[in-house]
Amino acid sequence: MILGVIADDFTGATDVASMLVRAGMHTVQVLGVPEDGLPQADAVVIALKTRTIAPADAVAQSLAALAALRAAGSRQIYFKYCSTFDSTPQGNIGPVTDALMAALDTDFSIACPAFPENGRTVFRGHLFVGDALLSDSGMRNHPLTPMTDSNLVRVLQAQTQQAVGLLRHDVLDDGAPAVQDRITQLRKEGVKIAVADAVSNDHLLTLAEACADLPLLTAGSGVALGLPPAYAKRGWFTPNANAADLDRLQGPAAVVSGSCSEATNAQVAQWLAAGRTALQIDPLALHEGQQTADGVLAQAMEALHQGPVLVYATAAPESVRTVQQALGVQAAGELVEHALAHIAKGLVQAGVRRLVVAGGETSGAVVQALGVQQLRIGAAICPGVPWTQAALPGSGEAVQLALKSGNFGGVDFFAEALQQAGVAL
Ligand SMILES: Nc1ncnc2c1ncn2[C@@H]1O[C@H](COP(=O)(O)OP(=O)(O)OP(=O)(O)O)[C@@H](O)[C@H]1O
Ligand SMILES: O=C(O)[C@@H](O)C(=O)CO
Repeated sequence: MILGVIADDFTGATDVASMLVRAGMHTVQVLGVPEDGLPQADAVVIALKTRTIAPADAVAQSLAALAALRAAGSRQIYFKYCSTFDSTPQGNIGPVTDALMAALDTDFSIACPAFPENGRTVFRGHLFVGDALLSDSGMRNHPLTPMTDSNLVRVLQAQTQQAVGLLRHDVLDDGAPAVQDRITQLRKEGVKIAVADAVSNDHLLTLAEACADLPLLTAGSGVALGLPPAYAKRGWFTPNANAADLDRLQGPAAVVSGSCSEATNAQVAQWLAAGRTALQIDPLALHEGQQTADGVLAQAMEALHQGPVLVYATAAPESVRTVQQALGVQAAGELVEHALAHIAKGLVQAGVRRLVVAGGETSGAVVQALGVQQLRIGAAICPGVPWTQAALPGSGEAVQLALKSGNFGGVDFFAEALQQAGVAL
């Protein structure tokens, strides 16, 4: 194994895996730390769910993942977090980085959430989402990790005792040797973690080339884009043109959506506008027993005879607020997640072999319900979202899953994903 990745959430793990596969690395994603060892691959991504849990717990889980990756011989470790640097003043980006650096006995790492293809750029240490500073983007209202400061040096410094510095864009413009010189200088100045600018894929390629020998990288998925060429240059592996190949599966297809992000709302609206079959989950009706997950599942199974069906709880912010006020934020989330996971499992039992899932929490719930342990990563549908393939427990039959982060994908994402998997619409 060349690269071992520790990802702090589920769809974020598939995002970084997709970057590696795209550049020719055979990559497998595992869900949590497997008891019976890691699979063979150029890169293994361990998907954790540590973004918003207590820092001590996030540290313990990340160190367990590190131990597994090191035992499997991984040459470099990558801590993957969100491209919007989702965290609180307590963490968990800082505490996990500190713990990984200590365990790896290294005194320097970088921090770079940039993902220019999805509009996330870092300039002079400030994170932009499209044309807006992070603090002016929708992330300022995030329920768990509101991001109200765009200065990442300041944000990260609040989470760590180690000195945080800046690796600026003009150094990146000068190429990898200049970046390495600057890192040497930063180290002399006592900087332990450098927030790295990147406003283009070229910057990411330079950064990866300059940092491919560091024991630890911390980043969004963008930096991973540059690692396979950097490893290939060092003679560590040969890019494989077939790294993204998955089987061609037959059988019905479906979409399950529990994300309420702006992007997913637009994607659901587009599916409806195209006159495609859709069934809506109403959380209040579900709570009161007027709607049941089994009832919706039966309707969905019937609809599958006509073609792909979308089952969605996706709703506009006002409607989500009403539900949350009535049921409580956590209870509402869990009610919907359980219902969607139950429906997704039922659909797969009924023969669905290509399933699109929208939302990180929703994806976690669905994959858990399916009992899937490991995902082979295939071709990207859009930046950050690949098709993946898993074996169903028991039968070992293959099923393909596309797990979409809430904010990713264009308006026609669902149809594009299904068509890419060979589904006729
Ligand atoms: N109509 C609704 N009312 C209240 N809660 C809902 C509704 N629909 C979905 N939810 C809940 O909202 C949460 C959405 O989180 P999820 O992580 O799946 O999507 P996301 O936040 O858009 O994605 P990501 O984490 O990838 O950015 C889930 O807990 C889901 O159950
Ligand atoms: O980096 C991103 O934006 C995504 O992979 C993610 O982590 C969303 O939760």
